[in-house]
Parts: sequence; structure tokens; C-alpha cells
Amino acid sequence: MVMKSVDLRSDTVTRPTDAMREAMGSAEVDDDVLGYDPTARRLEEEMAKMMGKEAALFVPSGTMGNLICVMVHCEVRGSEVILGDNSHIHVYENGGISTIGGVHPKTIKNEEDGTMDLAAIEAAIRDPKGSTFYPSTRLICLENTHANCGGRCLSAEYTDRVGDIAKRHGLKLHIDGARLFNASIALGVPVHRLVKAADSVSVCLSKGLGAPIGSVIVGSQSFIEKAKTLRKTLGGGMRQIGVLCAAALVALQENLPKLQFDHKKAKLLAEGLNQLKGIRVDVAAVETNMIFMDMEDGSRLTAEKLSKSLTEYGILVIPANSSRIRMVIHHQITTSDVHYTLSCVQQAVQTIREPSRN
Ligand SMILES: Cc1ncc(COP(=O)(O)O)c(C=O)c1O
Ligand SMILES: C[C@@H](O)[C@H](N)C(=O)O
Repeated sequence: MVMKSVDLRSDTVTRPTDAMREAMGSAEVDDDVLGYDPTARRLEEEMAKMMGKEAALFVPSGTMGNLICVMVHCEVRGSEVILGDNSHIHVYENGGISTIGGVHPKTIKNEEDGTMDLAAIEAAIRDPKGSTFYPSTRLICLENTHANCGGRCLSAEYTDRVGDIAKRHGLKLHIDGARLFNASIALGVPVHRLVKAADSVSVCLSKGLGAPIGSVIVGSQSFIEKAKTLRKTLGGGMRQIGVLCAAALVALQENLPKLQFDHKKAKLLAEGLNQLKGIRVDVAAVETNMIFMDMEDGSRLTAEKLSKSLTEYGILVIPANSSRIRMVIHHQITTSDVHYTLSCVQQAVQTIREPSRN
């Protein structure tokens, strides 16, 4: 019997707030292909300033933001990018950097904390003398926070060290910062400091910030000019985008301060889940808004069975694998939703583990 609906599938599931809808309805707009949409300009200028970069560009999605950044950095045929084997760009973007961008991926193992071993990064850089046979390394990509590592944060110091490697070898550094604001709030470090070493960053407005659509990429003025042309080539040149950017401006104002509460609710949920028999959660690894709930061997639990059972209570989650469920907190999840979820998981686990008792 569904008592209420709690959508923990992702922080991409939020609905625009009334304030966002109002701003969208009254947004000042113009054709952003023929000129500049004034509201888009405002958002882009605000984001460039926050990130400490020269310029910014609104793009329809984080996937397109990453693709554009990789393609601009790797515009020479035979380019190679070093990135994590568990990175969103490598796992969830349909191989776009290769199939569309013609860029060769060189993956390195992501550590549990979302980093890549620094020595392994340096060892993966191609020797320019081998260019007869090998692709040429041109870019290193990081992801902060790291989604497939459970929303783990990369420190500014680690990012700087990767930036030093890139500079030493004449490479560029891109950060997939889909949830960069979550990292900033969790670490207590301003976003511009987290990305100081980066040549480009893609930041999602449509995740924890709760905007309905879009991402923003930032970089140098010349980089963004190339990115704008490529956005058009990829079909991302849009007209009165102020309607979308107005919602993003509201999201920055209203929801950025709320991210800290998302993290607190994630911790509360993680601690409660970890008390349940048959369930294990690495509570210390819950640094931001994501929780990985693992089913213990011999518990009779599987991610498929448990997620299906939770649906009957109105709890929506996505299995990460056969014995792991991912839960993502966002600003439209209340503390009461967290307590309801805990109670439903407890009942669902008991029903699966001890069917005879029910
Ligand atoms: C880490 C990360 N990067 C990029 C993306 C892509 O963003 P979009 O879904 O807007 O394409 C996502 C998820 O959506 C993500 O989790
Ligand atoms: C699944 C993935 O593409 C999305 N970014 C999410 O974290 O929900």
C-alpha cells in the first residue's frame, strides 16, 4: 500500500519550484544564436565569476557540456584523453567523445574515493616520440563529486597536483563538475578554489541545484568561443534560452544554500540503513548526497528484489548492481521522507529475509 512517494532515483528528478516557474514565465529573452539572450548572459556571467574563469556557456545537458569541452581541448585528430574507468564520461555518455568527438579514451582505475593514482596518470601520458604508433595525450579529466564512487569529493590539493602533471606535460585539465557545488559545500571550499587548476569545467544546474534543465561550462574566453561554435554544430544552439536560465538563476539563489541539508539527510539515512540486518552502508564514505546501500551475502536480499519491494511502498531507487542500491537525496526530500524510507526499507528487508513471518 503506497502511503507516499519518495523519489531517491537521482538528484535529476526534482520538479521546478513555483519561484522557478514564475521566473521562467517572466524571463527577459532574445535569440541567443543571432545575438545574446540577456538572461542567459546574466547566468553565464554569474557562473564565470563564481568559478573564477573568464567566460561561461549555457548548454542543454552535462553530457553535452563534457563532450564539447573534450572536443575543444582535443581538436587535433589522434588525440587521447586520460580519464577514470568509472567516470561518467566513460561509462554513461554513450562513448560520445569517441563516436562523435573522435577522441581516444585512456582509462585509469578510479580509486574508491573518486581519485586516480597520480603516478598512474603520469605513466599513462604518451611519449610524443611514439606518435607514429600512439595517439597523442592532450587532456586529463577528473570528476568532482564522483558519482559512481558514491558522491565522493576531490580535494583542491589533489586537483592542483593533477593540474601540475598536466602543465608539466603540456596537457589540459577538464573537470566534470556535475555536482561541484556539493563538493564545495561538503569540503567548505569555494568552487573557484576547487577548479583553480582546471582549463574547463562542466557544472550541472539540473542536479542538486534543482533547475529543470541545463549545465554551464566555464573556461578562457577563447575556449568558450570555440565551445559556442561547437555547441551550435552539435545542435545545442538555442533561441530564447532565458526561459531556462531564469530557473537556473533562482536555483543558484534558493537551492545552493540547501545542499548542506541534503548532505545531512543523506548521512541520517545512511546511519539508519546501516543499522538494518542484512544491509551494510559505509557511512564514512557518505560525504554528500549519495548513499550506496549494500546487501550482505547470505541475507537473501538482492538489489532487484529490494528495489521492487520498495516501489510498493512508493520509494523509488535505482540498483547500482545486483547487490547494491543507490539512493540520492535532493532538496525535495524531507527529513520525514527519510524516516519513512527507513521504516519501509526495514519492513521490505524483513519480508524478504523472513517470508514465513509475514
Ligand atoms: C557526474 C555526472 N556527469 C555528467 C552527467 C550528465 O548530465 P546530464 O544528465 O545533464 O547529461 C551526470 C548525470 O546526469 C553525472 O552524474
Ligand atoms: C545516471 C546518471 O547519468 C545521472 N547522472 C545520475 O547520476 O542520476
